[in-house]
Amino acid sequence: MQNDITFYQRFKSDILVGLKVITIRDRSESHFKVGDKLRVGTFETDEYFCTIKIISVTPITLEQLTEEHAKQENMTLSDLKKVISDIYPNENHFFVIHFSLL
Ligand SMILES: CC(=O)Nc1cc[nH]c(=O)n1
Repeated sequence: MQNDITFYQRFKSDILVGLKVITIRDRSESHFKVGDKLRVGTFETDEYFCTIKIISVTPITLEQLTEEHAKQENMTLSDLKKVISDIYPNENHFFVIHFSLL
């Protein structure tokens, strides 16, 4: 069966133990709806590793990211801003996708 969303392998362990409960994506991955159940795979190999349920999808800019978002990503705020800027160069409009592990 196909996966619905992928995460870099380096995030997998944090997701599986509940330390990472949000993901910040651009508009191309903002179509998920509250209650959707998504199969999750690794970006590198598309190997399935868990299923998540969408709690909320909220628009945000890079400047609006807070310490709370960083905590939900299990990172410092400066690391989070760098990670997002590295993944999405020249983009400022994002969506915070809050999820729970099923
Ligand atoms: C594959 C991929 O884009 N992964 C991302 C992007 C942003 N946040 C995140 O947690 N994972």
